[in-house]
Amino acid sequence: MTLPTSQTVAWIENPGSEGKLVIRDGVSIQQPGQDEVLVKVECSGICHSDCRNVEGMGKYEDIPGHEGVGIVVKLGEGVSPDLLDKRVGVKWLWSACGKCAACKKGKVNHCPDQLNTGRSVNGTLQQYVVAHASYITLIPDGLSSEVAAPLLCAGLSLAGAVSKVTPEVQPGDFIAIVGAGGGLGHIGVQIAAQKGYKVIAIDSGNDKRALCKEMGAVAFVDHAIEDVVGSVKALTDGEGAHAVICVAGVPAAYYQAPKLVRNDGVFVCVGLPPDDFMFPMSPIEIANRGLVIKGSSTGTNEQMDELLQLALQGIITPKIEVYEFSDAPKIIHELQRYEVTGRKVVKMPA
Ligand SMILES: NC(=O)c1ccc[n+]([C@@H]2O[C@H](COP(=O)([O-])OP(=O)(O)OC[C@H]3O[C@@H](n4cnc5c(N)ncnc54)[C@H](O)[C@@H]3O)[C@@H](O)[C@H]2O)c1
Ligand SMILES: [Zn+2]
Ligand SMILES: [Zn+2]
Repeated sequence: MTLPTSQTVAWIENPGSEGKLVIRDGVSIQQPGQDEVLVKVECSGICHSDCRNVEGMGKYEDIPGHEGVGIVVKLGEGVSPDLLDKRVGVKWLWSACGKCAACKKGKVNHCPDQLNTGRSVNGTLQQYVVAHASYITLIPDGLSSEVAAPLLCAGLSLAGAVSKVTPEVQPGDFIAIVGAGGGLGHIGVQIAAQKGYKVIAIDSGNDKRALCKEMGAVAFVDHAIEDVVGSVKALTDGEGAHAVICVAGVPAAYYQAPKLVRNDGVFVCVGLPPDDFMFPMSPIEIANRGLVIKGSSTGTNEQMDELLQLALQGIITPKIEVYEFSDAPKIIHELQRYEVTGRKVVKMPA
């Protein structure tokens, strides 16, 4: 197959408070190096972390996107020929060192020397993306690319986060998910409910309420119109949830969410607030209440494979809406205003 030399991409202009995503034609296609492949992207989910790139938080590349599904069209040196023509997922974890303590335990998602798609290298909101051959994910036949896309970051991140509530919290216990109606949250509700936890979903609006209930939440609390702390306490015999997973990357959510967890419970940080925001809790309170505070970033390769199999069996069913690639800038604005229910996925131009 003869490949083109230039392509259409989504490009970040003026990253920062004036930053915006623009569709740009005629951008050159990168070539795969040693141990790398070139993937022709079919579709990509758009994650709230892509908004961080646009807003200039952290150090990012020009092209965001890290929920891409496509076909391997070219191999770099040292890559097995078996990968050619395979349908694969390109995830946030572009590569890990393979040598550190976290990597040796299989916890590649917490490798200190990892590279990230859309952060350290250009991302999946382009027609052709270069990926590391060892860190792409084979997409099982029978699972559509559009459904697989949000599993690669949103789904995997909540598979990782829900796994972090153990060993302290057990099936039958309450998990409150803050930001439950968005991309990550709604899949998290389903994963946690499938594992037997009683999920209290916290978000706002009737669409998100309906989606969280459909995903298996036992209750929904609307943070825009209800007393969140009082409602969660009332649902949990006055104690608070056994675990809280804070998915909303919003300071207001991080101020409120620790009040929802019972003493001796687990708090998992997932949502990414502005870079200068610090966890707003006194060590004295953490000590006195015996809280277990954990962090979670994406998930392991095993969790990825397990999640894809659950989706193939129809047990995990992300709610997606599919749009044209030219809609990507609009979707970024909608995410910035917290208007997206579930996940929006864009199809790349052929
Ligand atoms: N740690 C990780 O593994 C990881 C991975 C991917 C994304 N992220 C981060 O997770 C966050 C969520 O990403 P997403 O793509 O699901 O975003 P999203 O915009 O789809 O969902 C966020 C949800 O939070 C809700 N929300 C906002 N303020 C709230 C509040 N005060 N209380 C309760 N809910 C509130 C919004 O209504 C929205 O539904 C972002 O900060 C993103 O950068 C973290
Ligand atoms: Zn993401
Ligand atoms: Zn490592």
